[in-house]
Amino acid sequence: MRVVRLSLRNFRSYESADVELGAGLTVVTGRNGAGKTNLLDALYFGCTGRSARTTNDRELVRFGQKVTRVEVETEADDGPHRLSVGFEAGQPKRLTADGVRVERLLDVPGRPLVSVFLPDRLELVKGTPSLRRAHVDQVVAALWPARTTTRRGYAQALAQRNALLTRVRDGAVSPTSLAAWDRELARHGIALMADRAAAIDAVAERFGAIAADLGLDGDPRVAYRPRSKATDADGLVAELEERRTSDLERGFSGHGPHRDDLALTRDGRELRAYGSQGQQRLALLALLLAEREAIAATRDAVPVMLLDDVMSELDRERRGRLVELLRGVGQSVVTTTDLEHVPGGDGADVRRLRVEDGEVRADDLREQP
Ligand SMILES: Nc1ncnc2c1ncn2[C@@H]1O[C@H](COP(=O)(O)OP(=O)(O)OP(=O)(O)O)[C@@H](O)[C@H]1O
Repeated sequence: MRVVRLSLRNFRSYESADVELGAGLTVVTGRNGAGKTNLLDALYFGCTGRSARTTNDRELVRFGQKVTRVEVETEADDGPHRLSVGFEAGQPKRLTADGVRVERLLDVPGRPLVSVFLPDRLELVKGTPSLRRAHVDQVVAALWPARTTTRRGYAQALAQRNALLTRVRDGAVSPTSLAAWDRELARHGIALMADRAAAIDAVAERFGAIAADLGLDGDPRVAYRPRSKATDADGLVAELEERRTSDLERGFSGHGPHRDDLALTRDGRELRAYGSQGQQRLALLALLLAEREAIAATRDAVPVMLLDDVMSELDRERRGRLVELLRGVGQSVVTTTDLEHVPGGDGADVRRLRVEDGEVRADDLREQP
């Protein structure tokens, strides 16, 4: 499956654009502020129904307009498909797959997977554990779509147990009723921990190799850091029982996989706390590339990689390595202010697009003087 075309109307800085993507690497060039990131975000929006930059969809509508609309055409083994997202302030978002309305694009079978590297995404390395947990769960979903039910089951059991904790604390029900929910939470919790561990297991070795390849020294590693030490449901039940008094005082469950984290380290130290901005960027890039490789090895799907302005911060050698990695498999779209920053960017197998004056044009080097 590959993304063939992106069409947009009144999306951010664009009145309209109709863009054909390359089968492999697509390079988008343009000056600062030209609209390169907006183009990547439009592609992300068209594939997922969400922006990669904002949770406020109103920001996506071109100034002075009411409605934005993005369409993505894909080509799969069974033929062409079309996804569309329409948004108008105050209205429910209108999502369609092959012309049929859907609730969520994320649930559409065979929809393109996308992985995006934007400067804001450094928060994944630097920010709170909740961002990393959500990310690991997305990787689980991308690797094994059927396992999304595990996380949902855990979230429901957690909400039920928390509700019960406050009722027990208030004396409305007997503490003995908690035992059943401890078991339920533990059952889902152990399954969720197993999924997360398996996902990171599939990514970890690749991460080390790619990070080193991109020049991140100091034995870079990624590791799953579960809060619980339990190896089975009985063990997790025992841990929950130990903490029951403090849980009752607080009125919520303080222990379990909803407190897990993911550790990105160099020489055993967390990049979150000790890494330079450059090291954090390389680690994030390596993580996304490692996940992409793991997904490609597990499923018949390679996420489309969207990389915003990643080249300017790499030296020539690392740029070369990154381009090699990107050219290896699947589709990727890279933005840059300068085509010179993409080694091999002038190659015949690279699709070049230029953003200028609010428009996107195919950048055919042969036509240039
Ligand atoms: N809703 C909107 N309507 C119209 N223009 C918008 C909207 N949102 C953002 N813009 C404009 O989009 C431009 C920024 O585009 P974008 O971030 O894609 O640039 P870029 O090419 O990635 O730049 P850089 O190289 O500096 O990262 C700004 O000029 C901004 O005013």
